[in-house]
Amino acid sequence: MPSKRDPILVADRVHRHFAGVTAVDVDHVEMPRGKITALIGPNGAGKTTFFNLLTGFDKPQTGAWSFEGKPIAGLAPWQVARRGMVRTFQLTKVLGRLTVLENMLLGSKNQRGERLLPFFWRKQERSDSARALEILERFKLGAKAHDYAASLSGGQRKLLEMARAIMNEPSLVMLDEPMAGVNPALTQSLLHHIKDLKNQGMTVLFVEHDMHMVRYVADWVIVMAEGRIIAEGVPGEVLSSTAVVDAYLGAHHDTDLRELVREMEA
Ligand SMILES: Nc1ncnc2c1ncn2[C@@H]1O[C@H](COP(=O)(O)OP(=O)(O)OP(=O)(O)O)[C@@H](O)[C@H]1O
Repeated sequence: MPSKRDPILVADRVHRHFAGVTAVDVDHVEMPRGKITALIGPNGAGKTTFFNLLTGFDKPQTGAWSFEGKPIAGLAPWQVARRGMVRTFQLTKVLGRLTVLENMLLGSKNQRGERLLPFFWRKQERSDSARALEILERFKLGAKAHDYAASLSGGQRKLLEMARAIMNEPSLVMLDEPMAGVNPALTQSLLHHIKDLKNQGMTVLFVEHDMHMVRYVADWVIVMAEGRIIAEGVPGEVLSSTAVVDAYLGAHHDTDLRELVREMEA
């Protein structure tokens, strides 16, 4: 796979199997800095497992990877997050019994108040709250700051998770199926926020099945099938490549890829 000029993340020989099933078998991959990269592939291709491995939520049998030039394999998820690489989940991990604002504050790296003197702690808390409210406004969730997160719609929870992910000013944001379960009314807003992350200087890596969204928002596409990376490139080329279409259709995946290719050819 091609080298990038200044990749933010580089992974080598990452292998994860579960009881004889190979989930991830990535020989080498580099994530371009400052771009929006889509990680696509049929169901069971290993995308979520790869996310879990890179962010410390799972451990591979072999593999090494570095973020911002420093090795991070073996670090716990919170250590990975503290270095500036954060992720969201396919099923959101928003806590329904906490308010929207409290959920935001959980995403703050300053959640070590007990180690600080009360005065500094309160000051810190105030500045965290101010930042959280400012981000919530941006995500149009400001009016909901004091509501329980359980009262949010599925799409609003996705927005909240994304908002929480950027509390610590990460340099890489990894989104696992940001569009899944989001009603059409919120789709545009989510797309806008993803593009906005890039405009603010962050690198974005996202897993997505909606190929229209991939084509619309991604600068670069990486394709996984059966644990391996089988193609990468700009969306227009990758999405119409025979190998990619075959990987999807061969997996009998219910995809809109064929329709998209037809549209692109028209
Ligand atoms: N904890 C686990 N135990 C056993 N097998 C697993 C586990 N996690 C993943 N797998 C298997 O690893 C393979 C890759 O799964 P993974 O969920 O990473 O794929 P995916 O590309 O994210 O799929 P989807 O698009 O459907 O979310 C699948 O065969 C899956 O059944």
